[in-house]
Amino acid sequence: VANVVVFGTGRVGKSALTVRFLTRRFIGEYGDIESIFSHNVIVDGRDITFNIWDSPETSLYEKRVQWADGFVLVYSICDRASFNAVTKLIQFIKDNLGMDKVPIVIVGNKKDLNHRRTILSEEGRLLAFTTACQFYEVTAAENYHSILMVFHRLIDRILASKTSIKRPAGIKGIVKSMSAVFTRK
Ligand SMILES: Nc1nc2c(ncn2[C@@H]2O[C@H](COP(=O)(O)OP(=O)(O)OP(=O)(O)O)[C@@H](O)[C@H]2O)c(=O)[nH]1
Repeated sequence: VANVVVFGTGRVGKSALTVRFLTRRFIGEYGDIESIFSHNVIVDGRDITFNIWDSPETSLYEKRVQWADGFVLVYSICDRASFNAVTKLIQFIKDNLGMDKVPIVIVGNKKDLNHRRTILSEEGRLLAFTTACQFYEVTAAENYHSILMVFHRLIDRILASKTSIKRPAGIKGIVKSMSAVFTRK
């Protein structure tokens, strides 16, 4: 099972992206729905259940960060504020999860609106490079394949991070696992 949170400011195409992945379809308007979707895919012969939490930007940030195994952070290539928000989100996630290797894919959406572009591809790529995240530019409105790539890349990272958890834990990790033991019912 992989829990995935899709974050981003309003109207960048979070729902479009999620629905595209789940159904292969594009639906123009979705409204402000708060939803968790479940979806099964086979990756490298393994049956993976994706739980995807897609919701309006402001709600339950901390709760969702704790719940997630990985993140899709979406901005619109025509919206500078949405890009700045992704930068802040990365910091927020890393502050909260207290580790470097959080599986995160940064997605610049609305690539079809290239004539209105205000964020260069290079800026997205540089952000990803400096924060050790993955990066894609996509058009949720048109392209299923690239959206599939986003989620597959994320699942690869999640599976890799889950199998490497047994590394020597460091003091933070030890405190965490001890408190997990003591709070278990
Ligand atoms: N041109 C273009 N429009 C898109 C694309 N993806 C989404 N849109 C449009 O952008 C608007 C917002 O899409 P949503 O998927 O509702 O965005 P959201 O991020 O879930 O929005 P909130 O629910 O408000 O947070 C809609 O009018 C979509 O039709 C895209 O790839 N290209």
